[in-house]
Amino acid sequence: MSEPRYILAIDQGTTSTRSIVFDDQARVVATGQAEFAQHYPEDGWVEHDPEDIWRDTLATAREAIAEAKLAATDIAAVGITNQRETTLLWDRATGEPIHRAIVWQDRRTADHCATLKAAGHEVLVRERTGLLLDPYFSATKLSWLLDNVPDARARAERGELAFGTIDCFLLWRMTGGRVHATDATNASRTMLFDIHRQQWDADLLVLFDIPASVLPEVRDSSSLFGHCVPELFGAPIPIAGIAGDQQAALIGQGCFERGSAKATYGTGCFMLLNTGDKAVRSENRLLTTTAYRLNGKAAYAIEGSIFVAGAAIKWLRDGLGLITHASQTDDMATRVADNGGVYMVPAFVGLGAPHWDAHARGLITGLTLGSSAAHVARAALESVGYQTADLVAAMIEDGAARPSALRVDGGMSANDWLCQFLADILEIPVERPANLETTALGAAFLAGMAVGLWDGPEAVKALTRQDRSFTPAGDPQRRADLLAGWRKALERALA
Ligand SMILES: Nc1ncnc2c1ncn2[C@@H]1O[C@H](COP(=O)(O)OP(=O)(O)O)[C@@H](O)[C@H]1O
Ligand SMILES: O=P(O)(O)OC[C@H](O)CO
Repeated sequence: MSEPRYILAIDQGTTSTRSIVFDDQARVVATGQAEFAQHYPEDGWVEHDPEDIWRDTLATAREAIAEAKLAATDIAAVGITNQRETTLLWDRATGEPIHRAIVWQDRRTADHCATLKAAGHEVLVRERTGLLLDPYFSATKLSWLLDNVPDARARAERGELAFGTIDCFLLWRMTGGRVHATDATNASRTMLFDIHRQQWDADLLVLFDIPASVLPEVRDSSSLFGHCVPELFGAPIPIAGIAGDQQAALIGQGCFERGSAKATYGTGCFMLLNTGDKAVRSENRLLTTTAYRLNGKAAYAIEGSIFVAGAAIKWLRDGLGLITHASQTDDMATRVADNGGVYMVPAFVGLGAPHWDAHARGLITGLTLGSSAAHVARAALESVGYQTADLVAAMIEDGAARPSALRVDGGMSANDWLCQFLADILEIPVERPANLETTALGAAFLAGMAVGLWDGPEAVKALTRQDRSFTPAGDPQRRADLLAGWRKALERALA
């Protein structure tokens, strides 16, 4: 029998679950996808039903294997990538979660965070975890579960409960409750993990009142985590790669060198810049995080997020009725010679990094009777470029190396005009891969490296293919003028 040469990647995201089978040349062979329900039990609360997630994981994985016309024995390994920070607590004996998952977007612990911040604890959190003391991360969500689900704390103290992010829960279920582990990238987003020493932090466990008994073991992102119980797919396929979705995209884009960077443009944008073995500390409220951990060695990244990227284009369509399809913005932006002095600051939900202004609100400035729908569309696309430029400037100010190129992915990266504008405004080449499924590909790379399908980072990097590279053009004065115009508009939007 020949060696299995395919990898199954599971990408469990915030709104959908995808399973993709890749061949040994990193080509997509088959895909299964399912969207699942979002629960908003109260204002600012967001929950997922873990049984939906488990059901869709199995169904999409089986669908992808069947569509690829493969047997489980053809799959060399499974890789898992996931929405990060989302928090679960389950019963070790039954595998039943004691509550729905609290999603990363959930703000119910804002007061808890504010209290800890007021007491001066943010310094410790920043130093150990590289994060901000914010409800975004798992720690206060976990302590909420312990304090609000009847009996939870007592049961946790007795060692009956297990905590995990989505990767960890899926691993537990796939191994039939045999393995309680996560990888270093996911652990880095819990606000309980010391990213420098790469271990759970005793002081933070005290600060957030978390019993150590609930914690999973933390392993390298590319390593043998366990085997699927054979009943799931028909063979005990090894689970050999795990990473949070933004880190997985970094890996899927082949960003293994210091100074390499990726930005994913979907609803919002997550940008990660690889800083190598140096954990760069941000003075601009960017996040420092583990990019991946291979052979016991952690690589770090500095991360910035923009809340509104593609959502601005969606608003042109659904809010203004200016377009019927997002891709029309490409032609509209091309049609006008310049932005005609029109700027959009898409602060619909405040502004993220590096401005961090929750009360900022959106605006369009510079309108004249000569302004057209095309100018507004162009201003929306340009705003994504300016926000990215602000992130890159903050990263460099923090001492990170200037990115050698920006690798883009996500739905919005299909827009050629935007990619060229990004190259011009950042003054760095923008590269778009042929396969935009970089997140799943990153999980596949991690799994494939662990089982010897691929030799290591150099080998997987050689498998990434570019669709197009956008070279910076345009004159420096024009760029300076555009950035000055953006800054003026930005100042008006800040609260
Ligand atoms: N050609 C395009 N030009 C501009 N924006 C686009 C284009 N195609 C998609 N988008 C935007 O990208 C977003 C969808 O990207 P996707 O990666 O699927 O997002 P998410 O994973 O966050 O749901 C939408 O907000 C849409 O408006
Ligand atoms: O599931 P996504 O793609 O929205 O990503 C969510 C991020 O991991 C949150 O930190």
